[in-house]
Amino acid sequence: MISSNSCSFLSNTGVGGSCSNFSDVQRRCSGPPRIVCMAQSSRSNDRNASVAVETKLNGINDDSVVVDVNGKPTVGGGVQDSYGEDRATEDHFVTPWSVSVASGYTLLRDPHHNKGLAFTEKERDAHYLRGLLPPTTISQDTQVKKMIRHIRQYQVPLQKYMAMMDLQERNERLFYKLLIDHVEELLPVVYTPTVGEACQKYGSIFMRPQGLYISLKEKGRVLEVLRNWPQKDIQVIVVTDGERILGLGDLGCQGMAIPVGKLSLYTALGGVRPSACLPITIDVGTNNETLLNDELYIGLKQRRATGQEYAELIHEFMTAAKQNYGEKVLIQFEDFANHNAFDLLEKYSSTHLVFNDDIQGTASVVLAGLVAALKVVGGNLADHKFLFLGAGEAGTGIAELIALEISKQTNAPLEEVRKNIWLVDSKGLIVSSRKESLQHFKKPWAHDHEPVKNLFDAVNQIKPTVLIGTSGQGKTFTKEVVEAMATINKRPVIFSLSNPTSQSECTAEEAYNWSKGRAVFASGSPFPPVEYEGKVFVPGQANNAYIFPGLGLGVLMSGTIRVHEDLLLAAAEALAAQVTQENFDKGLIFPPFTNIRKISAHIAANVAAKAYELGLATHLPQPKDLVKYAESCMYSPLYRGYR
Ligand SMILES: NC(=O)C1=CN([C@@H]2O[C@H](COP(=O)(O)OP(=O)(O)OC[C@H]3O[C@@H](n4cnc5c(N)ncnc54)[C@H](OP(=O)(O)O)[C@@H]3O)[C@@H](O)[C@H]2O)C=CC1
Ligand SMILES: CC(=O)C(=O)O
Ligand SMILES: [Mg+2]
Repeated sequence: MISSNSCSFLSNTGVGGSCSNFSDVQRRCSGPPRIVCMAQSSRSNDRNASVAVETKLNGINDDSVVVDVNGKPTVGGGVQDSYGEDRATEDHFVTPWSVSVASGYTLLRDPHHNKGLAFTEKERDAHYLRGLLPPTTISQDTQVKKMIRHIRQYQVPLQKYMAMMDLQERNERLFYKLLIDHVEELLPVVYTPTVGEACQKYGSIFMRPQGLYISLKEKGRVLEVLRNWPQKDIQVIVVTDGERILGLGDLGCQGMAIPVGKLSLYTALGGVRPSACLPITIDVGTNNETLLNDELYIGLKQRRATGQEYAELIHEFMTAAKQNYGEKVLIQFEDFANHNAFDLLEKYSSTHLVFNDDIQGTASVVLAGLVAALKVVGGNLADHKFLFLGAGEAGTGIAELIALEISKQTNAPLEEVRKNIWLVDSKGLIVSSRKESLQHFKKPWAHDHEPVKNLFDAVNQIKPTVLIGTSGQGKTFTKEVVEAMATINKRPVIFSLSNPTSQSECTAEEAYNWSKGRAVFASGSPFPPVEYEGKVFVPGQANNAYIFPGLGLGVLMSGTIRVHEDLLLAAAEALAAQVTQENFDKGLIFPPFTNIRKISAHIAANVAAKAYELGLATHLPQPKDLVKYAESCMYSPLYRGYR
């Protein structure tokens, strides 16, 4: 059987390209075609027919073996239901799909396979590249050196960001090698704070689509949209609706840079292969007037859909994602506004493998930081009193995980433990007299106390040992607030978690100066080291980027089917254990990002171990050495040799 029109192929020499018929394949290949392709037809009279090109597999002498897109043979020409096609109804259209193999000019423009000047002489001959590249050949390491010099020459962070995105579009492996080798330097470029500016200006800097856009226009057709994405074997989706982008508010469709950035960290920091990652922005409109009036705005120019219309689109997406990618696709909710985030997490956590990074990932990273900080400030978690500025996703998410951990450690009921944790929102301290009017996620934190209007008064009345900023409002930890913390505590713990840098509750310099070098400080976006009275303090970065890549890897490698809160505790425990005495000596309560892949492997292993213990893991039997196993599962950005 042979497909009639065009088909793409791979020869046993790895030479590929498009051909119009089988003799063309034979002419261009020195041996029998090695891998065959399956194309799906969407002809109206034959909608569900799959056209399979059959030929011999290398080493498999069976004319009837067909290979699906994942390379798994299906004996006797049976079509694996790789795309959920059999599950789609007759009303669904299917995407005409084929595997293609690039060579020559096309190969140089294929970011997954392009190696630029690192193509060897042999590869240049075998893949029709002669003359398309200048004659010199350089190694990937030299390319990394060249690229980092190139990035460093830009003074403006957004220009560095655009240069990185350009590289990702040109040569994916080089992008990841560069990011991994220079992670401390480049994280602030591809992630917070620069990614915030990229979202704000996404309309002007947008070049090529980097993820899937699902807008209200696609309602009723979401499954089709998912099928348009070229990669089929998706394991992680990061999805946003753009309503609460960092601390920058509603950026609508331009929030796309966030899922793109988060997923590049899944790969660089957690080793999940890039082709398994899918960034998605769900566009239900925006309430941002500036964007609505901007001719360069890339999203739907309408106010946000809410209620049933919103819920239906999200539900269609959640259903289609599971249908298309299976039960074990990990869906990470990112930067939704809190009036949707908590409800979505609750609604889908029993039916899908879902995780909210802002509520759960942030909680896990902060718990890790606090556990590590105890080595500096002393005592157990239960001995401390916590005050938050900001009672939204991050604030209440962290508060809940701290309470859970203390409750487990002390066997005290959660309601009791919560009494040591206080939150301030835009209206002041959350107290019982406000309970009726509070959003549901704030209610557990409404303790008996007289109303307190501002943070300074709350600090003086509650007398916390730990102050955590999750307000999205910059400069709210004023000099008097930090001084009050330093008066109450010998070593005040102060975390300014809001992103990007402009929204940080205080800077590292302010925290160290105003506390006279006594603060144990960490921030959501990075700050440079600070010298205070001859001593250099290196501020840590309390950012969920420490957690989600390792947690995700742990979940994927163990085939875990649900994200349980104990997995968040396991991730926090593993991260805290990675802080060394040398780190503490510099004032750090998080390990540096330089070793993040090793850290992620430990987090993944601890998460997977907990998942096996809870019976949530499905990849059986459990590997003996989970750290080694995690390392062995990690994507390496090194170039592969081509036949
Ligand atoms: N470091 C990290 O890893 C992470 C950092 N973040 C950052 O945390 C910030 C908040 O995110 P998130 O919790 O999701 O946002 P939410 O919108 O869910 O919560 C914000 C909270 O801050 C309160 N708030 C706003 N203004 C003030 C003010 N002037 N004084 C006191 N409280 C105020 C709000 O009060 P009200 O409820 O009354 O409106 C609300 O309770 C963002 O900047 C985000 O970037 C988030 C996740 C991870
Ligand atoms: C870090 C992150 O997830 C946020 O600021 O929203
Ligand atoms: Mg976020």
